[in-house]
Amino acid sequence: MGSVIIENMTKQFGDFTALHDINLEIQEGEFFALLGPSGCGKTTTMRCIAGFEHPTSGKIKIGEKEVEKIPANRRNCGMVFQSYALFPHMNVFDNVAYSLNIKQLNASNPVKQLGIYARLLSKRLGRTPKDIQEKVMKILKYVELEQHAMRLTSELSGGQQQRVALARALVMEPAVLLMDEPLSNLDQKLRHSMRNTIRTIQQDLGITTIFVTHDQEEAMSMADRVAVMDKGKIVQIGTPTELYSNPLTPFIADFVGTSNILDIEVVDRKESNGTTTLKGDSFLLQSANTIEKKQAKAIIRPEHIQVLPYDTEVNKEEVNVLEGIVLMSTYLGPTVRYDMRVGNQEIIVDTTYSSGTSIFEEGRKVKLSIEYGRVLLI
Ligand SMILES: Nc1ncnc2c1ncn2[C@@H]1O[C@H](COP(=O)(O)OP(=O)(O)OP(=O)(O)O)[C@@H](O)[C@H]1O
Repeated sequence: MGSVIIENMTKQFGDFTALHDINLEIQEGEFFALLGPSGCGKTTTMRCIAGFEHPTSGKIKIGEKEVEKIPANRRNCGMVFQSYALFPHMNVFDNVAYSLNIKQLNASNPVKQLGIYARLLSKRLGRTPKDIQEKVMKILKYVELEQHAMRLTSELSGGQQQRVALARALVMEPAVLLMDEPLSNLDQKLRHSMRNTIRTIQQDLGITTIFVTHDQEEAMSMADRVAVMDKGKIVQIGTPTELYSNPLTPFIADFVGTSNILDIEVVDRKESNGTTTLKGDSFLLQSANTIEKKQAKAIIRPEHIQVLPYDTEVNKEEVNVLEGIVLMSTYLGPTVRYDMRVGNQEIIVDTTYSSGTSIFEEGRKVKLSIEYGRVLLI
């Protein structure tokens, strides 16, 4: 029912092509993130699904239905935006009940008593007030706001307001939930707890969810699968682990997590042990990967580099050993991040920190060890 399929979708604004040949297949019940830098086309993709924009060409299917000719209000999509767009003069209950296509009766006279509003408005809908009350209160319970049903939304915190916005979208029982940067207005701590709230509710309800974000950590921690977009195109689709461990392009390696991206030349391939020898501007590396190109990029994640005291004897059978100098160390609690110089190259190294571990001070010479298998070539 709630699957979303996009085929060869292109969107032009005048001469400008905002979306180039987008293809997506989002499964029913999936939590799917559209991730990419500002202006890459995430919101436009979302707006085309919702029906607020019309693709220049291509097809969109929600469930079994092609939706081109179906107006936005009949596509059965629930929407949550960065700006909550709540009615500040209405209480929480009424904001959510309003979503059930109930028109507000008198904006200057907020009805604060639970049920009155619902009773009046249910006449229009032909539903019993109890139906509406039950429906709204059930959703408010989900988002842990039932205690605040009678409060004006203007009296709520940002996180609570965002939960009202979520409740308002969910009360419609949409086939698909579309969320566009819903957490951007919240502070760091709230964002973390809202991630969990949204993910838990999404899993409980099994609702197909498309989540737009430019924050890779948000996408990676919440989504079942992520589509990374750049300049109006989808560059890779995969699970968070697939994207992290197997980025297809340097753009993805850089955008998804932190990477050291080194320009290298392939100088030798050893069939016997399956290693490739790479030459950088001031170092040699071995990789367990192979690549056809001569000029390529070596991708090394910061946590895949081990920092050792300079006088450590290292067995070079399976690891690259490079010499480095600590430029800067940053203590981040569970980890220490080093900026290192290796020849002419600066690289980032993340090491785990536990009490008693010593931190290599700036200016110190160290050895860096990297397993061959951790040097990815693209
Ligand atoms: N109505 C419009 N008219 C003309 N150009 C538009 C219109 N809407 C979007 N665009 C352009 O299309 C491109 C994609 O915009 P979109 O809002 O989809 O990007 P985004 O990835 O959601 O960015 P952000 O993260 O900044 O919101 C941008 O270059 C934008 O300027």
